[in-house]
Amino acid sequence: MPIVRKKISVIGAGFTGATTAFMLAQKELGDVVLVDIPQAENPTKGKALDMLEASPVQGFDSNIIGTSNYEETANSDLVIITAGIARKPGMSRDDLVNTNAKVMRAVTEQIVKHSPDTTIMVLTNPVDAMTYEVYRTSGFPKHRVIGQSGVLDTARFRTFVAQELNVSVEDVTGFVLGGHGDDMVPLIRYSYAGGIPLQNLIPQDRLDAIVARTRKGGAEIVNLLGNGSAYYAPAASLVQMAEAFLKDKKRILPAIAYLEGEYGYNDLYLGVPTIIGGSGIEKVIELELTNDEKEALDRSVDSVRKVMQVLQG
Ligand SMILES: NC(=O)C1=CN([C@@H]2O[C@H](COP(=O)(O)OP(=O)(O)OC[C@H]3O[C@@H](n4cnc5c(N)ncnc54)[C@H](O)[C@@H]3O)[C@@H](O)[C@H]2O)C=CC1
Ligand SMILES: O=C([O-])CC(=O)C(=O)O
Repeated sequence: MPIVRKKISVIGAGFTGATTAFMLAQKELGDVVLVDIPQAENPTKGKALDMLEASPVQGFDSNIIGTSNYEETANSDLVIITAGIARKPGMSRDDLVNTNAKVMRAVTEQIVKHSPDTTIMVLTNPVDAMTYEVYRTSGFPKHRVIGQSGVLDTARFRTFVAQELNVSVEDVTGFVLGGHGDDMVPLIRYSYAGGIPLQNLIPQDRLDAIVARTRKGGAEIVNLLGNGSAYYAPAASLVQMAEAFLKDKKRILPAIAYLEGEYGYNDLYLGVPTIIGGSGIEKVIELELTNDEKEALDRSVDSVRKVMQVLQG
């Protein structure tokens, strides 16, 4: 059988979309189609061409094109949605809900029309509610619509822990449950450095400070950038999830998954530990939680449901 390259479409060619496209190509995960609105067609083509012209130097053979025409995305193996608006200092992610829900509906209709068998990963905020919106609009089975939050939130947590201990980030594992907001639930009990529980290595007050900084990790970058939100770490997080799917790696990664009874919640997209492989979300891993942890998760779920009510009401 001839080897066929994977085709990955990235919708939204802004900061996160363009960075994701470049990282996907650098890792040769497939050929990339970068899509934005017709008014941004030339800059989108320009970004794609600029990335392609880096390929001889960087040594990758992925093709990258820019377009506003969804016909170019036909039969994508994976579609990543980063389209919409980002927050500015003083805004919460939830302030984006109405504008971005309209964008989700518009782009999802086009994606489904041209790639009815694809899998969709969603980055656009507020991401738990936006992933639900894409699921509802697409009519796809739940395992083929996945949201990104936990890889990024965990990456921030791992960065801060590694700085605190002055050890390699590679040796630190973390665990963040819940919605992608200030109520997210970093689970210290399931977090380690070199296999050693963090509670044995870091005093509780320092751990509390790391958890607090992780919860506000997005806002910390928003306030520093001044005119947008984070994009390098979010793109890297999407690419890790994309790789797990495209290579059927069956990685255990936190992801926003559709829940039907898991953790006691129904009809909800929420950040939970999952197995991501060639079918998309292949399993939601359920953990025993302490009463305090479950209460924290309930609070996070309340916040996600409030945003969803804005859309449904
Ligand atoms: N879930 C997460 O962990 C993260 C989520 N985000 C979210 O990702 C989204 C994108 O962020 P950035 O790339 O920084 O924003 P950006 O403003 O740089 O790029 C967004 C792009 O979407 C395009 N767009 C708008 N409507 C469109 C449509 N109907 N079809 C195609 N393209 C359309 C815009 O023209 C723009 O180029 C934001 O909502 C942001 O909050 C960002 C970082 C992390
Ligand atoms: O904070 C934002 O608006 C973007 C985002 O979700 C993050 O960086 O975690």
